[in-house]
Amino acid sequence: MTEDHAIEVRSLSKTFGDFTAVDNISFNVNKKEIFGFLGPNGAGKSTTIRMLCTLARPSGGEAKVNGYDLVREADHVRESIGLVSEKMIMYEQLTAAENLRFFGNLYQMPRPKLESRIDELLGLVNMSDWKDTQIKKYSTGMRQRINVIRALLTEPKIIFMDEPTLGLDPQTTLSIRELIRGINKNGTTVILTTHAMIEAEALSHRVAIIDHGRIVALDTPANLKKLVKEADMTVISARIPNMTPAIAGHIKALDCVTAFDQPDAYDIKVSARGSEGFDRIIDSIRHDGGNITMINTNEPTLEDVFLSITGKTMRDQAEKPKVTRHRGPSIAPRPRGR
Ligand SMILES: Nc1ncnc2c1ncn2[C@@H]1O[C@H](COP(=O)(O)OP(=O)(O)OP(=O)(O)O)[C@@H](O)[C@H]1O
Repeated sequence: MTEDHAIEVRSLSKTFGDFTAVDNISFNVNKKEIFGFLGPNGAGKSTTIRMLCTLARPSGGEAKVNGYDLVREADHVRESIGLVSEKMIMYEQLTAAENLRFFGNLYQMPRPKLESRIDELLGLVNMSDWKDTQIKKYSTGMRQRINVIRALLTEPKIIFMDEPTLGLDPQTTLSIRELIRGINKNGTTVILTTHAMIEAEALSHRVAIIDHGRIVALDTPANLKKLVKEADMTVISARIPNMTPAIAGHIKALDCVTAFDQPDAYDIKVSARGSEGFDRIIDSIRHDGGNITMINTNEPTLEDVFLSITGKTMRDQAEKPKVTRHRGPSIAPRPRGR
């Protein structure tokens, strides 16, 4: 394990019966970075986090967390990390301070240290005035702030956050993201799972895109987006008020088109390869009698990166059978066949 790495993962896998949830992944997390795991529902993000937090035993491979072997030194791993789980574990009848004391005692924190840490952390999230108020009187955002600081009680060097803003309103989401940035600025390594592209991009220094249990790309958000550009890909959005299945079908059939998404009845988003891609798509739409009321070429987003690599949108993965397809060489190593 090198000095710069907070985490080293080698060929880590997790199977449930015949099903492989995490498939032979390897990566490093640098000290003091925010490392994002981005992928659709069921991609294997939570299972990976659960293994790295010692909550699930790997089926294969190995990992070091804070220099400790995940399996042989599981107790040391546990002592050196914090976990913000999607599910908040908090006692409604207890106050914030009582909840935090309860968890601090589980870690056998000395009382004076615990009390000063509780005050410090409540101050960090601007909730000192709520210290002695029962959790049941808190808003969801306030609860999540307590949930986050609970994981910071023991001053862990690494904090894992599984979908930390899931289900929160936009304003609370922003405040939790700000909190995560602050925690990281104080020197804590943050590992974050999310299926929100914007969140991965806004927070992470590097992002691992995970699909079907495999890491299909890993780099800074800027470099990931460059992949799309360097592959001579253009991402085109268009609005066609008289959209028909034939128009869509003919665009998909163009050999320059590598991915096609139709988020609603009139709007399409197409990834095309080569300098003529844009013109050929317009020609195809016009040939089929389509009226184009808006057309843009977009700066690629992480969604486009996912689309370009897997040929699917994250939404397709999560909600419905594949409606897009991928042809031609991809911009990054293709995931191996399942
Ligand atoms: N205990 C388990 N037994 C069987 N299958 C499981 C178990 N835990 C997870 N899985 C399966 O493993 C796959 C990966 O799940 P995981 O929760 O890691 O995905 P995820 O990327 O975190 O997505 P989500 O955001 O939906 O939780 C899913 O298909 C899930 O159904």
